[in-house]
Amino acid sequence: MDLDAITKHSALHAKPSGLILQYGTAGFRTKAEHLDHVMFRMGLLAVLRSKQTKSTIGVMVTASHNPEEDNGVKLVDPLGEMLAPSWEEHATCLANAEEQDVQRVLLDISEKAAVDLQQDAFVVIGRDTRPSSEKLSQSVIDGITVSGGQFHDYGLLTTPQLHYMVYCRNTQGQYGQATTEGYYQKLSKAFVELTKQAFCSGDKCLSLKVDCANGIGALKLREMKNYFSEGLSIQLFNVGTTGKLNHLCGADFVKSHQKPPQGIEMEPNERCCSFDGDADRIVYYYYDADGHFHLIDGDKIATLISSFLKELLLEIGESLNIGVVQTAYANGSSTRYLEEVMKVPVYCTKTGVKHLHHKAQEFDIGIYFEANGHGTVLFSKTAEMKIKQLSEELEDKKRKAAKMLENIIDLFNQAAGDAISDMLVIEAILALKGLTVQQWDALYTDLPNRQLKVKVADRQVISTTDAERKAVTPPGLQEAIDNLVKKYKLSRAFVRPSGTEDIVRVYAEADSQESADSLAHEVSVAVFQLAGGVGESPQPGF
Ligand SMILES: CC(=O)N[C@H]1[C@@H](OP(=O)(O)O)O[C@H](CO)[C@@H](O)[C@@H]1O
Ligand SMILES: [Mg+2]
Repeated sequence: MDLDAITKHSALHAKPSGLILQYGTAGFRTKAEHLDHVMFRMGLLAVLRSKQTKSTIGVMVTASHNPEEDNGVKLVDPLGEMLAPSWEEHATCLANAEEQDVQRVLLDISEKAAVDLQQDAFVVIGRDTRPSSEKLSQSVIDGITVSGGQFHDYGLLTTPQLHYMVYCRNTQGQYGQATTEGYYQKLSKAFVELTKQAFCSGDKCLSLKVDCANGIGALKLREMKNYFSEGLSIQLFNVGTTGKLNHLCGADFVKSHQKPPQGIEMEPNERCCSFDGDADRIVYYYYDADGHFHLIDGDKIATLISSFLKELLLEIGESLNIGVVQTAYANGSSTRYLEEVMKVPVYCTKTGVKHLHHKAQEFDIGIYFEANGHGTVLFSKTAEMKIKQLSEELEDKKRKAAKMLENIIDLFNQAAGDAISDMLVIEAILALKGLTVQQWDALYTDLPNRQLKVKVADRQVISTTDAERKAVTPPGLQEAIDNLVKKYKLSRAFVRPSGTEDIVRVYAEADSQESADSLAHEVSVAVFQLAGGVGESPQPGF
């Protein structure tokens, strides 16, 4: 490493004085104008991580569902996973180092993490459609080149596509070709194979309306559409030509407001879905004949997928162990349905996909989804091999089921939750099972729920345990929540400091929307009073 050159370039990417940032749940995120130095430094860090793991590392420039003016960056580890926790700390140290300390911090990290500085480094880069993303990704490239690393810039990509590229490159193409072409081909081939039976049995073509959040999903889905000559007809909305990224549209807007996005024309009972700004989340929804809006979130997606996979396993007579991983935000009805009706074991982890992903790796088939629509399914090597073997050995209906499983393995992006891949899986399952969106929705009824945000002086005064379902500090808060919950039927509530925003999140569910709203409000007031609320005390009504 040419430390003098690094110091020289570092000065060209000056850190705004006093700015402290934390590598959080989804990397660094803040206003785009404050991120140039972070990008440059993450280029430097990606080179060190690549040298240390002797693998290709990914850098994605995106702020997902956040406003267009924001941006962010995260590193992708060798198997397409989120950056290891110890390196998150290194990232935070490097991002916050004063100009003159950058050299020292780099050497410190190299020493602590036993990085062989003679090793080659290779980094791949992707970015979303934000106006600031191109310039910021150039700063990442500056960091990579000045520290002697090699790179490939994929340019515009969805976040899960970048995870996929990293995974492919580090498994010598075994997982697929590390190009967008390779990604489209792998997924569309699996989809066409999987749905062949549904369509040749006389069913018509699937048709779906997609709200692309005015983001990268629109570009990539449009490219991918060419790979389906028949079978799936997709109409794209909010493609970014006029609207602003994530503004009044996209998966996060639909989930948190529980209403349809602007800019989409919906007929009653028509199946629609929304991606978020970097296309790693998806939610479905429809209007019923009475004009009521129905949201089908990540919990219902996990349920549909679990029931399909369980049926196929039953058909082939193989007892691979399935586990469903959720967070505390999963609707209580979904957990009950999975455990009691479907008899599938359910596990709860902390918020943030890295926690769910990690837990899901413990099973032959690990299905994980956050309620907001971020998730995928992981298949162990043993499961993949068994299924492949059975698809060759078995006959007739059993063979067909094993073949379906083989194709569904290929259709999932096992590197990361992926709106495009999940959408294709869902469309295939609905076609194969002959289910309408209403029938899917009717699997169980969500408990009414409400999420609120409370502003406090220091959100870290709240610490939690039991996968964030219980507050340990400040004293008295959990007791207050317990007492409030007792006042309502079928109720549950919890609070936790957000990992991506400077707020405390409050979640409540109960037997009616009125009760859920009122419980959420009362818990917000308790947080405000006991955890140092700032500004005006929370007001009832939404
Ligand atoms: C309640 C909720 O939806 N939280 C989101 C949000 O995390 P917070 O730590 O709650 O701010 O952003 C994360 C990153 O995108 C996502 O993984 C998570 O599910
Ligand atoms: Mg996202």
